[in-house]
Amino acid sequence: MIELIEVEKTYTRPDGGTFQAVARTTLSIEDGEIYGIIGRSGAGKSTLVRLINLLERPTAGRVVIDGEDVTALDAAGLRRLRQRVGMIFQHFNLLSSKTVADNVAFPLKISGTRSRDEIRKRVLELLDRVGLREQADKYPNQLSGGQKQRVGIARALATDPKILLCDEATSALDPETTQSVLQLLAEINRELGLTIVLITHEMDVIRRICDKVAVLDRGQVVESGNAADVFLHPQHTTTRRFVQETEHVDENEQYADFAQVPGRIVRMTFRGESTYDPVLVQVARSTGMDFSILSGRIDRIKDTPYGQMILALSGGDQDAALRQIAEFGVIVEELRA
Ligand SMILES: Nc1ncnc2c1ncn2[C@@H]1O[C@H](COP(=O)(O)OP(=O)(O)OP(=O)(O)O)[C@@H](O)[C@H]1O
Repeated sequence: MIELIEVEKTYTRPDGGTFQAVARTTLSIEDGEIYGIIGRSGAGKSTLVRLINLLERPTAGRVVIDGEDVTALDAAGLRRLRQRVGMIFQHFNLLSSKTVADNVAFPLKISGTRSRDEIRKRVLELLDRVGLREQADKYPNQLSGGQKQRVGIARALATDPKILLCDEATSALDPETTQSVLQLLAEINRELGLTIVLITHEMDVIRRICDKVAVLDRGQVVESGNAADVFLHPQHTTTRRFVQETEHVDENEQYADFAQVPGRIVRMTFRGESTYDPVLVQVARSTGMDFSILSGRIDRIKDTPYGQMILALSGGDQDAALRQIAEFGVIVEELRA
């Protein structure tokens, strides 16, 4: 659905200096996916996502949307593109002098293809979808942050886009409201088959709803792939830091604590339905191995349950135990032999 082919973006500053915000990047996003791009402030996330709808023109490379090269579109072509690619923003960008219904109607009015009655009907449908029909005649400043973002979502969906871009869409919201907006995005993705690209600086947002993720660091994609793979087995230091933050773990502190524990230390990652199987206890019983749990977590990455724990092993036939555990599809990593 979206292909960025060797895109680059270099800004020219007023003093004539240049700054490369996005280094040569190739990304492919499939139809119907929720694709997250995570990075720190200044990593180039906004620039990268704005290259998709050509709010920023790439300095090099090509952007292909649904099979069409859109890189060199003229103004009319860009208007058509933006009807196929909706966008929502961190600070909602609503028109404060217009009602909720008029904000949602705005893209329909400028596209000029529907009658007043058709627009009214469509607006009410959209407000129903985001749970705001009762608020149709209110003004944005009478709404909460979460409601404002729902208006933003309804407005972005007005022209029936195939793609929804979300630029830090939950960053201005409290955790509970974030949750409900993410649920709404997941529902829209499921029910309308919309492809969603979201950028965030929070791994938790990725963990809740993304199928795939790309980690951006100083304009470069340093790691990308299936969200569960990247989250459970982060390779790059930047990714590892994001994961540790969301799990509230400091790897250095944790390793310092392990120094006080005797024996072999391993990390086990259970994924999918095996998460709920009593694998560990069964194997420990049959091999005479003892273990103590130093840390552990059972949770979900989107729809995949997982468990990850760090264990200290003692006694019994540990090699046989670890072999048997691995045969159940559990990934075993030795942290200290
Ligand atoms: N129009 C511009 N001219 C010059 N430099 C720019 C321009 N827009 C962005 N930059 C610079 O490009 C870099 C990447 O910016 P971008 O907004 O894409 O990052 P980001 O990851 O979205 O960060 P944030 O979350 O803080 O917005 C930053 O260093 C920024 O200062």
